[in-house]
Amino acid sequence: MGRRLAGSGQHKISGKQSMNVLSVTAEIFPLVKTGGLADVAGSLPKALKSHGIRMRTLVPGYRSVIESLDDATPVARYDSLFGETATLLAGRAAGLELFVLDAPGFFYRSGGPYTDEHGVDYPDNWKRFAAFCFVASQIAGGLVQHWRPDIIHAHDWHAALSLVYVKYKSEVEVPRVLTVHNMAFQGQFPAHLFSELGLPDEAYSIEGLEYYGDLGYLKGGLQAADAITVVSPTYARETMSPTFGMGLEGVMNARHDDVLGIVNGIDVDVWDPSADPYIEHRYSAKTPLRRLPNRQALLDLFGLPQTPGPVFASINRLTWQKGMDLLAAVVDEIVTMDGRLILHGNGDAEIEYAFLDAARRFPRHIAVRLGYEERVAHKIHAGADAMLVPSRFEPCGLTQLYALRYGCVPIVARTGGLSETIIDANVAALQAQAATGIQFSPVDAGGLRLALRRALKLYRHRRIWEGLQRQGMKTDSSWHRSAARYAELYGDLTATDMRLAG
Ligand SMILES: Nc1ncnc2c1ncn2[C@@H]1O[C@H](COP(=O)(O)OP(=O)(O)O[C@H]2O[C@H](CO)[C@@H](O)[C@H](O)[C@H]2O)[C@@H](O)[C@H]1O
Repeated sequence: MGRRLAGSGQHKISGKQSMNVLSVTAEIFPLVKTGGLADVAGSLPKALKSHGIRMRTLVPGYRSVIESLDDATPVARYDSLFGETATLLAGRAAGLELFVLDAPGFFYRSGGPYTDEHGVDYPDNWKRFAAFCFVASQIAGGLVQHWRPDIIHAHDWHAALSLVYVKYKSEVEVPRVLTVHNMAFQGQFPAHLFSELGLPDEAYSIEGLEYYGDLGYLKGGLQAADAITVVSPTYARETMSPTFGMGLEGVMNARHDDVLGIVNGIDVDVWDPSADPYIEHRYSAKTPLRRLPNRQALLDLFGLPQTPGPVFASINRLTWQKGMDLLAAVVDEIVTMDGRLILHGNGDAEIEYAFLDAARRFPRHIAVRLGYEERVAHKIHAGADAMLVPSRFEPCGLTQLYALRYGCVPIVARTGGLSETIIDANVAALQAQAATGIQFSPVDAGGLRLALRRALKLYRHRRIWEGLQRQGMKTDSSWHRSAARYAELYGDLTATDMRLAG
């Protein structure tokens, strides 16, 4: 993997000291977030600054984004962008440099970014994100005066079509990068919509958007990208297999040489237990005892008794991917060991019901808060003893990285990025004082049950458990290394481009 892109170490393009990158994403923290994509899109620009990279991000003009803009200058207007009036704004919000596509007909809606208030996909998602991607390709082509990107970097299927527009419609050569955060979401739509996209016929082919007789936005992006990054090396490999490739393993294999696994970093300023505004008792790796009052506060917040057994937590989308049905199936194990489970998240109705039912049956052991609040997530990381991440597949995973930093020991399925970011507490790793958590496999209810029992044993050996916490808190999960890899990739691509041009 990644042979053609293997780093030259050169981060500069054609003698220039800095580089402009246009990031294209449907979510960005703290303005709009349904999951980890937002966290990555929101933290990478800051991390790239020290590499001389100025990243500006194009996001859809959802209400929350428009309302957060500190200043907004119109830079282009569309009388009819796929049938809607639209204005491209340039502005700043929460320290981010943004382009915002203000198209109220597409983005000013009462539901979420992709679904209505009942969780049903908007029927015109194909058009909303095609319009968004078309504008991205125009920015890449020089639409905005005084700011032209050297690279266009698209995230996931919502932004993938921008690379297709650049490839087939733009007169300007701009290197194209696609990051895959989750292969399960592909943006698949009926083929008859192709004629509405304004792309040349050749774009509807096996090398383009055609996907099992439909349109595949992610598939098109994978084909149009000069480089594909996947959010961990393990998941990058996994996507080349039928189990994890979800129908795109053939394309991933064909693009093998251009695929690079780069593990996500986290924003260590937002996730910092020594300066976290959401927690009452701040602490660090040097003052772990100060963490204890947060545990008490958390149990009070969730109405659970202050008994000595382990406090497990899970902050998650309640879905099959995240293995949350497995956790629901083993809650009795936690009750039997006199542990407690704190659950925060939402998702599939059946899984929500299973946890609500468990909380009703075991009110002294299980507490559930449906939904998602950033403030609550921080309190849980600071107070729980262990964080459960039983994902069936996990491209990278951020929750376990936040948990490490907060001294909340991660218990994770051995898959994708989880397997490479957590060091299992086996005998050798414990002896070497390298262990940071528990991994389990097979990823099923039996495997999870055994992991809970292992956790209880370790938890009872206070010195061992505190060692895991300490080692986790010392782990560097910042963007430091991974931002350098993106910078190197951009450098390689622009250098390649210059060679071709010359
Ligand atoms: N119910 C909920 N609603 C809203 N937010 C919630 C939530 N439950 C948890 N969150 C928050 O969303 C983030 C979860 O990020 P993850 O990376 O762990 O998974 P996600 O599947 O969203 O992301 C995908 O993209 C990221 C980024 O590349 C990859 O790390 C990951 O493996 C991949 O599946 C955390 O900030 C968490 O606090």
